[in-house]
Amino acid sequence: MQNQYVIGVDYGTDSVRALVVNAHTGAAVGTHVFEYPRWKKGLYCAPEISQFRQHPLDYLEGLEASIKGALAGVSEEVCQNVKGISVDTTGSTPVAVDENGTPLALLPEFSENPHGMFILWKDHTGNAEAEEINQLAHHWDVDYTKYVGGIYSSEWYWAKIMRTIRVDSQVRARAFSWVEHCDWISAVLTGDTNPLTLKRSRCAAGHKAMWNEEFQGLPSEEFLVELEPQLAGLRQRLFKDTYTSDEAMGMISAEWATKLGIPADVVIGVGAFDAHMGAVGAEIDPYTFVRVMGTSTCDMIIAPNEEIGHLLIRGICGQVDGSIIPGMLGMEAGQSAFGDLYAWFQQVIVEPVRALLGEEAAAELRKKLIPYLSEQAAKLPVTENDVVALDWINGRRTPDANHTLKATISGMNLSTDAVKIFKALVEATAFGSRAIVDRFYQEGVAIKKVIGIGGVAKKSPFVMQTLADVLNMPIKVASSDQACALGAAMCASVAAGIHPSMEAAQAAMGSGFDAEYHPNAEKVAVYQSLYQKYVALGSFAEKGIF
Ligand SMILES: Nc1ncnc2c1ncn2[C@@H]1O[C@H](COP(=O)(O)OP(=O)(O)O)[C@@H](O)[C@H]1O
Ligand SMILES: O=C(CO)[C@@H](O)[C@@H](O)COP(=O)(O)O
Repeated sequence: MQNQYVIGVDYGTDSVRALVVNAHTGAAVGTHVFEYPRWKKGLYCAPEISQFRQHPLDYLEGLEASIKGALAGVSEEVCQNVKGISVDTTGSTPVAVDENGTPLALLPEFSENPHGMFILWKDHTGNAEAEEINQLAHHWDVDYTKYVGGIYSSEWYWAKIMRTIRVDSQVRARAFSWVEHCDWISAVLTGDTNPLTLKRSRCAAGHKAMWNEEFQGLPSEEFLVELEPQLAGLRQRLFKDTYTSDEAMGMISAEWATKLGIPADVVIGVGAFDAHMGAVGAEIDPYTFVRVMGTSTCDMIIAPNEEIGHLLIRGICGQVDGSIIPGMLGMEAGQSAFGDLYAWFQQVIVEPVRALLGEEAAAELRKKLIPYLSEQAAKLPVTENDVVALDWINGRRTPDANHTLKATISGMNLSTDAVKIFKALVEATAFGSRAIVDRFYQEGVAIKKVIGIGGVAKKSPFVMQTLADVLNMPIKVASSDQACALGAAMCASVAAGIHPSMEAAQAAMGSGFDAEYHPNAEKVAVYQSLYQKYVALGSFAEKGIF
């Protein structure tokens, strides 16, 4: 049975990719990437207030185009032997839906209303609501934040729901339920989006919606109503049970099977977040720290429940039984901006060029700028007097979520140029990573090895070397360019019954590693002291000086 195939669909921040994989060897036989057209134009977003919305049509068009594109170059035999599809998405990226599970922005009256669209993970319009959740949870009988690091974040489900129903009474009146992106797309493929019965992801629910078996599900109705009276009644239209990604959500609908040209008995797996499926794709095993390094970072660790389950790890993005590998405690941390900090600096430089010299010059500069700055920055010595920056350009996700914090660049003089600033920004992202690693250690979670995946891990030896030097740890990079999609394909193979467990799927389908960065002893020592400056600068900034 060597001719069974599975498809992993990975929805990132800017684009969705589909990967067709041989379920026995892990060989990728087809792939296609689709960029969200409305998002690319900046529609429905307002970065100045941290509002980032995505239209469901971007996702639906992307679902069809990415899978069809990935199947376009493969034989009919491959198409006829597709057995399963699993989907990962960013998160927490929820949307208000009607009784049928249709996102409100797909209804004519809400088609241009950002509040009826998906609220992207990096939308921080719910900062005040997150703070209210924290205040109440910390004084309630049971602290519902205890399994999400003790601090609820504005990137998550409840803060986004509260904010939306407060600012838009029409959406509030029409919203029957709220569904995460990974749950909705998986349900769409089955043709049954009923919000009362669709299988909700354990990963999304546990890390972002304060779902836990100990609470018999979501936070209680009393808690939610105390938080916001307009939440009354919503809880019973959400969910009680959750499912891990080795399980099937259902069978593909006849409509989607025909549209994609694949068999009618393809199994659709339960969805999860990109980073979590990415960790599966990167062959995560206990105490390996998998970093998904792109626009943001998501840092994933698993450990046996019996070894770590008794700890309550402070300041991370949650500890959830089975969120990555069933039977293991999945832990998540991360940085809200990683590559986004470099992208911001690129934009600072490119935008005046575009305004003064036109699109063509700007496009050329955009292509060459980060590689050039990286090459030059790698040649600079590292000294204790270097510029030091904070990486909190989109707030701080971990340790201790606080999305009101801002970035800073300090210690400049007249010799400070773009290369030196870029070097400081890269170091700031590495220092932010070090703070996360330190927190895991402080909380009693060991890290035995580090694996990088994602765009930055693949594209930037400079960033990866800096990270190895700052962490003083070797870092391996997974071979697959699409580890998240590969992880989704592994999940699909288990949901479809081809492999008995995630571990078996990883062993059969893993892509291995193609680069390893080792710490440079000389730089390690200087970075120890620059890191102390980063910590001092951070505590200064946290006092609200900036
Ligand atoms: N050569 C490079 N060096 C460092 N960062 C880069 C480079 N090229 C792109 N990036 C960063 O990669 C990020 C995108 O990462 P990617 O993994 O492709 O996307 P996503 O996070 O949306 O899945 C951007 O923030 C960009 O700044
Ligand atoms: O926060 C999570 C998962 O919990 C991610 O979906 C989010 O950081 C998006 O990641 P990328 O866009 O892939 O960098």
